[in-house]
Amino acid sequence: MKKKQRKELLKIRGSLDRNQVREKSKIICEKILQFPSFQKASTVMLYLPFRNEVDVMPLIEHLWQENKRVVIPVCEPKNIVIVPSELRDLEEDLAPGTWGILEPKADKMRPVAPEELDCVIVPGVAFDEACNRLGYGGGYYDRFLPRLKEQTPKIAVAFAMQIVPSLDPDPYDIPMDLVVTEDKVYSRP
Ligand SMILES: Nc1nc2c(c(=O)[nH]1)N(C=O)[C@@H](CNc1ccc(C(=O)N[C@@H](CCC(=O)O)C(=O)O)cc1)CN2
Ligand SMILES: Nc1ncnc2c1ncn2[C@@H]1O[C@H](COP(=O)(O)OP(=O)(O)OP(=O)(O)O)[C@@H](O)[C@H]1O
Repeated sequence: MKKKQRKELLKIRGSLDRNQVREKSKIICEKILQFPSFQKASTVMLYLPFRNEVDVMPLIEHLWQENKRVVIPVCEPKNIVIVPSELRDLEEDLAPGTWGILEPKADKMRPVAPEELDCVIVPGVAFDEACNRLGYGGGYYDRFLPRLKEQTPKIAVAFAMQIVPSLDPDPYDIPMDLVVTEDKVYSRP
């Protein structure tokens, strides 16, 4: 069920061209910059976009300009955990890792405890209007999100085409606080 939905949604998202991804991503980032929960945060976890994910690079640049800490998820496939690591320099710190997603080189790992994160921007394959999330199926975020402080906002970003009528969440699925698309912002009911 999840598998089929994932494949279908990835295909739909894959149909966007570069310009569409860039234009829609720009609108999404502009919305996020207005959120008090984002503005107040001094340590923010985002992700380095791959395939046709929402491009959040403008947010990374913005955070650095404000002297805030940018943290990215690093996968440890061996034990299916995400290690949050502070990113300081796009050129110096990174190299392609698992699945071709950029990751810090070994000597550029700067682990940050999940409790230190003030805001987390979450990627995903599909979301529903109740802010449930479908990921790539690795279970990485499902295991990571419960380690955040309860009050840390989880803000998902997606294109409008990634919103489905309903996902049937598993007991371990943690809903997002907000899902932001180029057309609309959904809040957790
Ligand atoms: N940009 C970005 N970084 C991220 C994530 C993400 O969703 N986006 N993650 C979010 O978790 C973690 C990486 N998780 C991933 C898990 C699976 C696949 C993947 O490509 N899986 C295969 C199928 C694997 C299988 O056999 O089940 C595929 O889709 O082809 C990619 C990333 C951490 N970093
Ligand atoms: N909190 C958890 N503890 C233990 N196992 C989990 C947990 N969350 C998910 N899993 C397992 O991980 C696998 C993937 O889960 P699921 O299909 O929900 O991933 P996803 O949310 O799509 O992916 P991701 O979180 O990586 O983006 C499933 O086999 C599930 O049983």
